[in-house]
Amino acid sequence: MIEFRDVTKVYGSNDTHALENVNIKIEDGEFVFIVGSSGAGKSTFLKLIMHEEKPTSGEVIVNGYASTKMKKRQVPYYRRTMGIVFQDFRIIPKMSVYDNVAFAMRVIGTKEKEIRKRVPYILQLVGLSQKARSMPNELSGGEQQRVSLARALVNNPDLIIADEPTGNVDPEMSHEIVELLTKINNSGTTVVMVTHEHDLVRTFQRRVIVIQKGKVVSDTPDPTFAKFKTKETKKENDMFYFEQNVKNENLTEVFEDLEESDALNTDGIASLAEEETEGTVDLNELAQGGEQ
Ligand SMILES: Nc1ncnc2c1ncn2[C@@H]1O[C@H](COP(=O)(O)OP(=O)(O)OP(=O)(O)O)[C@@H](O)[C@H]1O
Repeated sequence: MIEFRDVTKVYGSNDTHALENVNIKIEDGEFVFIVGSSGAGKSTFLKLIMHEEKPTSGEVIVNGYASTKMKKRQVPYYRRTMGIVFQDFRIIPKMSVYDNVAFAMRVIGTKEKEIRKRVPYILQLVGLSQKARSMPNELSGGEQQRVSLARALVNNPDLIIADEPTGNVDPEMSHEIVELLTKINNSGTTVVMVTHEHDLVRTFQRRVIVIQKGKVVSDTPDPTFAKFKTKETKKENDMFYFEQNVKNENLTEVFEDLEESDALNTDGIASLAEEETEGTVDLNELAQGGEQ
């Protein structure tokens, strides 16, 4: 679980209040979109989760690790529990697709035998089996982002943090990437994704947290609330205007309702695996560590 307890983040260099008094809970197995205009504080929100930045006041607790108590030497171990995907891919140009993904396993000391089993499986999962030997400069933007996603997934994280993962790919590929994230989420992995793309938020109806000027101005835990007032995207900020804003409702109650209605599908691996009778994705195996 991710919990922000009255978190304020002020960047000392320019006294910018990037986040102010944020209180948020994200339960295990959720898929959450974080939206808001440029400079609103979205990346800061993710950096606090990753422990790349520390709160100025308040506390961020992720899977039992509290920001106020975490020791520097614990941070690398803590980050291993999450897979991180960035807008600019951040793959290593001099390594092949295979080695880029294998690298994430090598740095944590995984045995080569296991790497040789796991990497082809993950490349198959993201549809890049045919590109294993390619170098990054031989790939399209969408393919590079899928390498980045494969690298984020290969160590079987509990949590995927994605900072505008579709920012540099075309709309069709954006859709495919979020679809892939949805499947990963259905196997139990929590996904927190920052996006500017209204169409994705409209299409994949999930919890939407809106941050504006450092404050959470809207939170729609039930995806059915994430309906926009207008059918068309008319203005830059139209995702701020929902038909219903449940920000002030008791979120605990909402979550209880969600659990009862099975909307938080944390136990969906078996049913998903049954659905995947064709194609390359077998999330049952992913959840079990990629044994084939
Ligand atoms: N390291 C930093 N030092 C000083 N100010 C910073 C730093 N990082 C971010 N800020 C400021 O904090 C505010 C929030 O930035 P943040 O990057 O979290 O916004 P964002 O919502 O992710 O924006 P964008 O959509 O443009 O990426 C901005 O005013 C930004 O200029």
